[in-house]
Amino acid sequence: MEIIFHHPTFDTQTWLEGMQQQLPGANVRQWHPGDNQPADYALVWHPPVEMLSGRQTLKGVFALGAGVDSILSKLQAHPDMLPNGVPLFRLEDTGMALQMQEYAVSQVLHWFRRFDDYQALKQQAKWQPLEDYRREDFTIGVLGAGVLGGKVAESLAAWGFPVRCWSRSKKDYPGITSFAGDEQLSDFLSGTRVLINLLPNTPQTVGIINSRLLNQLADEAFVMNLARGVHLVESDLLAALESGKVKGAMLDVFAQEPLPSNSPLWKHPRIAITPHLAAVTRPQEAMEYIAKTIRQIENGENPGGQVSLHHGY
Ligand SMILES: NC(=O)C1=CN([C@@H]2O[C@H](COP(=O)(O)OP(=O)(O)OC[C@H]3O[C@@H](n4cnc5c(N)ncnc54)[C@H](OP(=O)(O)O)[C@@H]3O)[C@@H](O)[C@H]2O)C=CC1
Ligand SMILES: O=C(O)C(=O)CO
Repeated sequence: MEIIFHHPTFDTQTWLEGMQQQLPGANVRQWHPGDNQPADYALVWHPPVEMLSGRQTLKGVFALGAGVDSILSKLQAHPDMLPNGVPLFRLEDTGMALQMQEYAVSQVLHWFRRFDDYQALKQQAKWQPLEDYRREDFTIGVLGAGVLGGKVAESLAAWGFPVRCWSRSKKDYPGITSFAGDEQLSDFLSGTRVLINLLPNTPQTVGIINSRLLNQLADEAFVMNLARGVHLVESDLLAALESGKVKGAMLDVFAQEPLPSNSPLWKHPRIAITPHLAAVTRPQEAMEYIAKTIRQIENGENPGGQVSLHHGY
């Protein structure tokens, strides 16, 4: 079995050796321009078009992350990049759900215990106990209830918050109210105090967090964007912070990354920023997952994690 690998930033040696250990019979190599030797599987992130195009013998392409928007947008520009019928897989969880849970729970508790207000009071050397927030006024709404959104919702429900989620199809997660489809988006938003975004980037979800959506949230809402920068209309968020409709935001992802140094988001006192690291690919878990999927394909089984090119995620 021949496996080719390309990632612009990951440590290639770790992956070549790690995959070799996972699949001892395989020959795993780094792909270089001009290499058109046979390959059964490709492990990629931001792949050059020529790495994949024309490879009719591929049995699977693995995106080395959860989101496949960058691959799919390249595919739109170069439809022959993924030969017809070759399945595209992505990482499902592989250690990312726990990271997302850590990120979301810590920030929700930060807002719930009003640490943002106490930080502002500290700047003024003010000793001033504030009224507690009540859990019943702190409904959390998770946009996107898939592998990561579902786990984030579960972890927040375990802290006793009212939690709801929104997805394309209805969910049956214990203790979480599920809303599905565009027709239920307004009901989902109404009363949501903390909005957490874990949607994929698709034509239907670009710009979804805009003024119209923000105005439907509860007053003094909080917004956490953990998915993709293009989901959020940054100027609409700034306007909602200005008007007081939104009290605070935590952003991990941005329309332009790295976030330009002159972006007004950097200086805003009620916006917290992290540099796209809410959940990163954990090599060991990812390699185990990919190897398991390859074994399933080789055994003629139908593995999970296949991207729907039709739905775009
Ligand atoms: N900041 C970071 O470090 C990271 C960010 N991410 C981002 O998180 C995203 C989510 O990952 P993951 O949970 O694995 O993805 P999934 O595909 O498992 O979940 C996506 C969810 O979004 C829902 N959804 C998709 N389109 C729509 C729509 N038009 N209307 C309503 N709901 C919709 C899906 O609904 P249904 O269940 O019905 O299909 C599903 O519940 C990734 O695409 C990526 O962009 C991922 C990893 C790290
Ligand atoms: O896996 C993804 O989609 C990511 O955004 C990783 O940072």
